[in-house]
Amino acid sequence: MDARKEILRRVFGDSSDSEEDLELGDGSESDPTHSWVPTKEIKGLWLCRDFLSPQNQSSLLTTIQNEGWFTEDSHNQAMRFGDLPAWAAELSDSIHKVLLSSDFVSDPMELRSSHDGKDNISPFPSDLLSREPLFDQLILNSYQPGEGICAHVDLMRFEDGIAILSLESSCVMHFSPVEGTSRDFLVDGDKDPPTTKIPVHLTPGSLILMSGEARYLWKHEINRTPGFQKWEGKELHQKRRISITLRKLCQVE
Ligand SMILES: O=C(O)CCC(=O)C(=O)O
Ligand SMILES: [Fe+2]
Repeated sequence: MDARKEILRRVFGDSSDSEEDLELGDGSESDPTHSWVPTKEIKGLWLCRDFLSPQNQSSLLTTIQNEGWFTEDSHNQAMRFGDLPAWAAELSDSIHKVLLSSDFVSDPMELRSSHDGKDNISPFPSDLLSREPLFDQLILNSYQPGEGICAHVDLMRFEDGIAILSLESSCVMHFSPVEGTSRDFLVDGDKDPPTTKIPVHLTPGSLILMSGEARYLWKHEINRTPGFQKWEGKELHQKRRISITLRKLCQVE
């Protein structure tokens, strides 16, 4: 078995000697196992709760562990640019395939016309889906209980279209409009702007996709200070959380 297949086997399980066998689907037909939910308040933010099965999550975690990146609690971030490790390239391919095989873009012909009005109902606009590669930058973050990330918009050196996979611990990510943008219409005269935060529950194995307004006009943050991680009225139990963010670097002219 060659090295790439061996890595795929480790990440996606024993039955995955060939790409056709990946549980994530081969992109050739509509895939009913992945359901994509748009966030009603935020255009361009989509959530797929069941992107990786529990088995695939633990295989992926083992692979990450084998990279030796988070062997100590003080190690909390790893980045790769350009050539991604084989398992990350495979994850990127899987996202691509799942998106192509979803009902939103079941006909690849639709991908060629980017301004056909269908972009609103697809988790990723067609112009992003046709770029090669879909992602070429990887960042892994490891958060101990209580640790999170401050409100930010991802740097402009990255193109539109960002994917974040969550592993190990559930969390609530909050989105707030960037001040001074057209998003301000969300804030009526009675409310203070900072209170407009949209919570999104990220469970292990879930994937979010951000594009357009969600990527440029909304900040995202994770505040894991006790008291801030509430979902449906209950404080979430915190463990270590690992996230995998995939992005595409802007081309330098
Ligand atoms: O850990 C996460 O889910 C978010 C990471 C993030 O927003 C970033 O690295 O820019
Ligand atoms: Fe971010």
